[in-house]
Amino acid sequence: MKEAIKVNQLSKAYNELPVVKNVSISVKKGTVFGLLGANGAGKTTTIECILGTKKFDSGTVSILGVDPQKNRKELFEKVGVQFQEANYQDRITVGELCQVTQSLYKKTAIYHNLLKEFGIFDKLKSPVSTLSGGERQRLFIILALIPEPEIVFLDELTTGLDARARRDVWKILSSLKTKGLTILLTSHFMDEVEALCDSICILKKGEIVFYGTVSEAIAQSPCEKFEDAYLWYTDEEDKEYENISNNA
Ligand SMILES: Nc1ncnc2c1ncn2[C@@H]1O[C@H](COP(=O)(O)OP(=O)(O)OP(=O)(O)O)[C@@H](O)[C@H]1O
Repeated sequence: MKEAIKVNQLSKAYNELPVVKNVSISVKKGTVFGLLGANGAGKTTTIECILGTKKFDSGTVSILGVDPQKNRKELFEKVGVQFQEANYQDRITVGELCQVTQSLYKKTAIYHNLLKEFGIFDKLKSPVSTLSGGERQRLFIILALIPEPEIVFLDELTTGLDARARRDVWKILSSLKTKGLTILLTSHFMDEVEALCDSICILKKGEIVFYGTVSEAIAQSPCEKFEDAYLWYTDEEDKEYENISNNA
């Protein structure tokens, strides 16, 4: 199986403070890769460096065999990105925003179908600014999928979605994966990671503390459940105990 994303020894500092340290990852085509870690662990910075939207200090990155900083145009049609905050006109409607996005690409998905699949077709004529947080989140996933990308980057995939919507998103992504889509996602929900990810990497203060599959993460920890193992790797559990005892 070929590699869709290859990152080698990536490092990045802000004002000389390192936030991504020698991160190496490899994502095979048609698989789902989860980049995990606590708030501030360096996930978004890593994604921005991979996409070439942020300069990094050292290391190499290739997406579909090319350097994203040098071949931005070539990758534009093949890579979808879910933005947390998108810039759009105040009064623009859902349908108009989808249309504008569609006009940027040569080959596109039928956005009416995506809006239906994601359960927000009834919002077609609503201004984006009136959508609820979860509806907007779904719209941003749709915008990332409009170019029918080969790879999609989804940062905080289902943050703000209710339980039903989360399950629906998982189902849609799983079916896109079977059609060959490669997905790199970040998530704070370990049930989601278990349901979707073929492999994962856990970052702690910018460093990889675990790399492998969910089952390997459990096996290499003293825990039985993945969420406990994740907390064990990131030491969040210790902090939680500290807080509980401090509050006692
Ligand atoms: N532009 C910036 N200038 C300075 N420091 C920054 C900048 N952007 C991010 N940081 C810092 O870099 C670290 C990593 O941030 P990043 O956003 O990559 O983390 P994250 O893992 O995506 O977190 P979260 O789960 O909260 O989204 C944090 O300590 C953050 O405060």
